[in-house]
Amino acid sequence: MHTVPTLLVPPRVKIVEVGPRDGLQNEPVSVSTEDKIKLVQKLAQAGCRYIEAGSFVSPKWVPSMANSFQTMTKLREWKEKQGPEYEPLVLSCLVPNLAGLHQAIQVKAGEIAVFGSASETFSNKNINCSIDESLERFALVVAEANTARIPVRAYLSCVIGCPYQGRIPPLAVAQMAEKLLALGCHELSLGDTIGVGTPTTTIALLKELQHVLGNDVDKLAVHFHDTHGQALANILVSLESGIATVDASVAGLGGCPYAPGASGNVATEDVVYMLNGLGVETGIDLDKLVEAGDFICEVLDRPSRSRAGTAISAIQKRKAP
Ligand SMILES: CC(C)(COP(=O)([O-])OP(=O)([O-])OC[C@H]1O[C@@H](n2cnc3c(N)ncnc32)[C@H](O)[C@@H]1OP(=O)([O-])[O-])[C@@H](O)C(=O)NCCC(=O)NCCSC(=O)C[C@@](C)(O)CC(=O)[O-]
Repeated sequence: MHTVPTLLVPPRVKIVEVGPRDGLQNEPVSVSTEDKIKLVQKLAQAGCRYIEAGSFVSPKWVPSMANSFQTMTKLREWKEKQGPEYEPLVLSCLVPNLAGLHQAIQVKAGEIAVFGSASETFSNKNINCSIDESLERFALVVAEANTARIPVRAYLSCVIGCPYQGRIPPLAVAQMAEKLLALGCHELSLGDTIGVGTPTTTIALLKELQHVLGNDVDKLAVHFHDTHGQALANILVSLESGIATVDASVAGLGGCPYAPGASGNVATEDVVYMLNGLGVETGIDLDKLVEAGDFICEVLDRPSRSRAGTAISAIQKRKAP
């Protein structure tokens, strides 16, 4: 018999809650500004301190994000009225170009995220330009965001597989990651956009990234979709490889409109449940997080995709007077 291994994971993990953006961008039901605001407030009350709350993309491309300007404006006004407990709350939004950045500056976004791809075809389908053109656009966005003192996160999609091109070699991903970080992004989130990764392919990717990025590997975050039920396993091996930032979406909402077959992101409730079990600090109150998940599922009129969320919600309902 093998020796039972001791899991070596970071003592604290930063959770980036992407439900209000990645979660809602692909929903057939359009969610009102008021309900998006309520969702973000509930997530913040549960202790989430990094929340992606909108997307300044073309409303013709992603109609469900068309109310991001109002949502972000009202949320900033709400945040300013809260006490010091909410000062660390970062409300971020997705930005593909300078037109998006200018909206982010107007709403005083706490952070923006540019989003590129390791797959040429996905880049064209998602943002209508080649990888090289996207890097030229992002360079302008990052430079102007730096002048406006807005921190920039970067996403890199299709890091394991692409819905159009199939398997993406780890070296191609690492080279693109290097280019995105060289622009001045403080964090780089690795997107398994269609959820095809397994622990083996995840470890192979992270090894290549460690080799190419050196110390910059500390800037990496992981963003797994749970299409094949591998997201938690992939997160666990990522934590063991030293990753300490994990993206997740409340109730497992999500999917990219330009990635056919992609299902929801890993559910935040499931990630927090696992991290609690590992003794890893997240600052998130799981019971309150489950309430936020129940709220948005009621709005969308569909069940939660979170296993932990569904189980905890049932216990909460049994205990309710
Ligand atoms: C990038 C573009 C705009 C290029 O789209 P385009 O058609 O090439 O852009 P354009 O510059 O020719 O402009 C076309 C129209 O869009 C407008 N426009 C132009 N820019 C903006 C803007 N920022 N905000 C609002 N409007 C904008 C512009 O004003 C114009 O309006 P018109 O004159 O026709 O009325 C388009 O392709 C787009 O919006 N794509 C976004 C698609 C998207 O949001 N996909 C989902 C993101 S999720 C993801 O990528 C994966 C991730 C991050 O979750 C991680 C993972 O899981 O892998």
